[in-house]
Amino acid sequence: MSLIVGIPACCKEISGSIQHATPSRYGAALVGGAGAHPVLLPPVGEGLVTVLDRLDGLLLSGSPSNVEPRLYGVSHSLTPDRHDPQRDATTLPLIRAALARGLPVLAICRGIQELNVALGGTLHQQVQDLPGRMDHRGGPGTPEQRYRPKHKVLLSGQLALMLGKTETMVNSLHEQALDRPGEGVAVEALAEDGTIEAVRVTGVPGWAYGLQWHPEWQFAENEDSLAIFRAFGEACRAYAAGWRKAA
Ligand SMILES: N[C@@H](CCC(=O)NCCCC(=O)O)C(=O)O
Repeated sequence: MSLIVGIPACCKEISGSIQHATPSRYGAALVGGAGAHPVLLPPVGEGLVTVLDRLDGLLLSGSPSNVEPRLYGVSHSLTPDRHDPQRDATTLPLIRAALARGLPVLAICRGIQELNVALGGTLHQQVQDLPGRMDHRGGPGTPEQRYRPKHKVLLSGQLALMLGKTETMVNSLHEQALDRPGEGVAVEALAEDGTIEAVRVTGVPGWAYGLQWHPEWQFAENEDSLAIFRAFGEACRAYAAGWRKAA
């Protein structure tokens, strides 16, 4: 059974023109880790929810852009030059529709932030400026340096069972983080400074996790990443078997 997983793209200017793009590593992790075929979803707005009928899963990728604070009730943005309104207008309704139908959702970095906002939660805009918090940004350097394991996270709930452990090391490339969890959002990993690092969505029919770190980065060399993408692939396969049987 061929699995199709949608990845909503970012809207960004490349070489002087507006393009729809996402880093290639997300698709590679779907192919190699989840056994699924990726399809890029152009951020064309709420109407895109219609493609969910053709998908077996949804992966929300990371991005240097930030969810606009007005979408979680905050009027002032601390990063007005780093927004992607087309992506926000597409992903938030897409997430709600996907969760409602039980489509498996894996949300990574910006993705966990979109997931939380879509469910009525809020974000910290500059987590490193909060008292007692670490600097979770990737910093300068080569990609290998920026995506190296950075700090410990304490795992709980279903995620701890999935990974077979209660703590692990993760990479970290984010200036924002979850503040108040949204409806049904259960925290399943915390950094030692209290930053939310992973969530599972409860009260929905399907498999739905958000991770603040990047399991897609060199996924084949990391046992946690392999477990996450394999579990996502199994969830997509079970979902596909169900709706195709009904079709
Ligand atoms: N912009 C958000 C989410 C950060 C994120 O998705 N980072 C991955 C890509 C970053 C990069 O490769 O430079 C935040 O900063 O919290």
